[in-house]
Amino acid sequence: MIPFVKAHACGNDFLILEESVANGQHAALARELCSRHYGIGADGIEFVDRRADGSFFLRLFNADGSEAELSGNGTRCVAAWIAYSEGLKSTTIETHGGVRTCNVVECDDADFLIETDMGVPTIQERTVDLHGIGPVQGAVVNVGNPHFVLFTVDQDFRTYGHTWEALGAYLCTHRDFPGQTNVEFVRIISPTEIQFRIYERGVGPTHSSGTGTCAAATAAITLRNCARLLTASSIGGPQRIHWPASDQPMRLTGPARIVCTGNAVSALRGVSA
Ligand SMILES: N[C@@H](CCC[C@H](N)C(=O)O)C(=O)O
Repeated sequence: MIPFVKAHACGNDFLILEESVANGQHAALARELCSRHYGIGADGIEFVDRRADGSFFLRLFNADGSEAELSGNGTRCVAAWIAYSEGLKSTTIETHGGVRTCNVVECDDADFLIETDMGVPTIQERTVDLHGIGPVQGAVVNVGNPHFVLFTVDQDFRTYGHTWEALGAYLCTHRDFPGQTNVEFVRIISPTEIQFRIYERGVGPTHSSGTGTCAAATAAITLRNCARLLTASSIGGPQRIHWPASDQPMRLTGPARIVCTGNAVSALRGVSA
């Protein structure tokens, strides 16, 4: 049996497993347990490695088994679990995408509001040539993991004659992004409010993304003159961004909820607690 925790942040859902149960089978476990029909169902698994000195290292595997550098929402879910189960209100977590510090702002039983230092994002405008569509203008943003951000004025986030889901799938696996990319479609509502949709690498269309929120905000602030304190909403709800200056870390504040704990039965050999 594999003990797990399920948590979500704005509907971007994660399983949290101890690194010690994985036995090197992280990718296969992610594919098995994240399956919506044959598993527990989640966008990814956060494997928590507890080090001897009390620090944490997180490895994130997407639902398709690919490993990502980090997740903003997933890291927040893990911080919520550590606060819920161990009472720690401030947690510093290392990931392959950098160190992230999470501070609990509010909590009510299993519901948390958490602010995370998301590091300093980088942005570069980029045109991608899509076969049959033509040049698509956007920006490459790195928030510890890779994103391609496009702007749209359409209510349904359609652009270049396609739905965001279809264009997201094209762009995610385009040859210009050999390691694939997350894709955000952003609408500017006002200087302090943006809306976006996320096509996540290794997952597909989903309800929210923490790094996606940061990437969308980075593009809106840098390229559309939005305010440095803004609200970014996706299908799963709003998150708050504060980016004091371009060379300073971006801060992301959003909810996380512990959904349940349980024991999974895996068909994989050698995987158990
Ligand atoms: N939803 C996450 C991002 C998860 C990683 C992403 N799929 C990738 O492969 O980079 C978030 O909240 O940041």
